[in-house]
Amino acid sequence: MSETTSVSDQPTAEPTPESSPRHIRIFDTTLRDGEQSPGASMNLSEKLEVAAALSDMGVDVIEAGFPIASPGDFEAVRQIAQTVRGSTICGLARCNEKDIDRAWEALKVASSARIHVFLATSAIHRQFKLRMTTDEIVERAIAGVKRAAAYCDDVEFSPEDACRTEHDFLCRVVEAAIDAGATTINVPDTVGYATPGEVFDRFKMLCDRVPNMDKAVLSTHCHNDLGMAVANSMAAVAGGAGQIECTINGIGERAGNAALEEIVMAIKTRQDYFNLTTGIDSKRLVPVSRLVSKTTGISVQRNKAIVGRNAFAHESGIHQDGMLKERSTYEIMSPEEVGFSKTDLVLGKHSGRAALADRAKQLGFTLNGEQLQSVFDRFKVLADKKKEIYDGDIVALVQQQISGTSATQWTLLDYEVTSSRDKTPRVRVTLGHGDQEFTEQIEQGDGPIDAAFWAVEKITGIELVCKDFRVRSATLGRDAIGEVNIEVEHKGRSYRGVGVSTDSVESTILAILNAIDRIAAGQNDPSENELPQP
Ligand SMILES: CC(=O)SCCNC(=O)CCNC(=O)[C@H](O)C(C)(C)COP(=O)(O)OP(=O)(O)OC[C@H]1O[C@@H](n2cnc3c(N)ncnc32)[C@H](O)[C@@H]1OP(=O)(O)O
Ligand SMILES: CC(C)C(=O)C(=O)O
Repeated sequence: MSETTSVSDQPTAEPTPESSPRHIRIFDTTLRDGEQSPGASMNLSEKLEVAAALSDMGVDVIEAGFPIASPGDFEAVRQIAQTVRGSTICGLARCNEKDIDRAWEALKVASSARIHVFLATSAIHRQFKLRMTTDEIVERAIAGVKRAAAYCDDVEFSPEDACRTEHDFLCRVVEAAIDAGATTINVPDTVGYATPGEVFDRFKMLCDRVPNMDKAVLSTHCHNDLGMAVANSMAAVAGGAGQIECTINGIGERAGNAALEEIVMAIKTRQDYFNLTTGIDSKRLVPVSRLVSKTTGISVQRNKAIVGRNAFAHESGIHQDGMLKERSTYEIMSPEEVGFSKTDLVLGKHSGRAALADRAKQLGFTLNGEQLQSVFDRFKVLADKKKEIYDGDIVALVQQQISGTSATQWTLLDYEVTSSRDKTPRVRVTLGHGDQEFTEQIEQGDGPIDAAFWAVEKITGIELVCKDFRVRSATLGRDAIGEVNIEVEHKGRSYRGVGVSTDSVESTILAILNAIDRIAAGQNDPSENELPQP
């Protein structure tokens, strides 16, 4: 498809841009092809739960399994057929009597059932796998479709590996299958080999050349081996397909299938371009994605379109600033539309002042320009050390700012600590005071914290008696900020100090410097002998 070609420009697609959108059937095969992902097997109750969720979301057809595959698959298809209403329930069968009979046995209790019969048609599959001639394939396809049609009037036929099948032969098989009673013709790209242009051409070719094509719905079933499954599915629709087969989270054999959530949101978001609709309630996409991920044990990659954790997360300052001014600058869909609760402006090393001020405000702190700059400077230093900055980190930084904890006289420039079980700790601390730098290296003390005290005392010349020392995690995670609160005595008076860092030695040094600043400023705490409870 060219950039400027819209569905409505295609000879096979009926709607004009002004006409009402064409409805596309969503055929979900999470429980069949999706379950073919190695390690994705689901048990009966899990399958029932997923099927109910798919139906609630508005899926037109649920391929519930391959009944001949195992007694468990049979039972799952049977119980889904028995309990799920609102969607057509489909079962897969090879093109032989026992598969088709078994499929019907499971499906017959459904209020709306479909038998899906498949037989490979490409030269590679004919020669090496099935070892059948073209005539035998056509005969077998006709017999299979007829047997299925004797059971039920909704029969889908798939010429497996259709996208690598010779055009003439594909047309011949498709025409024969429709004559035999197939109501849906699915044209799978079984090995994910086709490109969007080729898929479009193939579907258009079938619409143009198969004389009875109007008697069946064309369907697409694309695999993602080259990462083109969704693009190929959309190209198939432009070429005349009325049904898309897909799976939640794109799971499926090998690299998986076209992802349902991507298809649905492409259709919804680019309605101006495609002029299509589906019956899917898009707000269910994230919950159903999570259900399938939990059930199969296959996690969703963070950057997965639509349902990935980062799909609506913005980290860089320029984007966050744009988002705060007008969300359409960087969002083509709203997170709420797909079932996320909100956009996530993730604070990290690429964030700017606008996002930081916004988050601080949400957390209840309104910072003036000077405060914001100071918090921002320390935020950037912290962000260089931590992958993600949590709300608790921001609270800690802002509180540090508000309580005047930032060292105004003595600043910590560098430190290094070596400690081991049986040896005296070694610490090197470099402090700044005005334009000057002072370094002290000592091997002294009972552990690195004690050694840090000694080093700072030596540099500043201020003797301290530590009366209380508390460390607590101010935030969550292994890389959480540790907040150190100390109470020290100097010349008979008590002073407090607070320091925060992801490194507890650094928090300690910052807390000591904070106390020393208070000593210099005469800010003792005469009335309080106890540190506040965290
Ligand atoms: C493209 C797809 O995703 S197709 C669906 C793939 N899914 C699965 O295969 C999952 C479920 N499969 C199974 O549990 C098993 O493969 C079963 C139960 C279906 C069959 O098991 P077995 O009888 O042991 O056969 P096996 O799997 O080893 O080989 C497949 C046989 O089916 C034949 N076959 C393959 N496709 C078809 C078809 N569409 N119609 C008829 N026969 C077919 C093969 O030629 C082979 O026959 P052969 O043994 O005479 O050579
Ligand atoms: C059974 C068919 C539709 C299939 O799964 C495929 O070709 O990938």
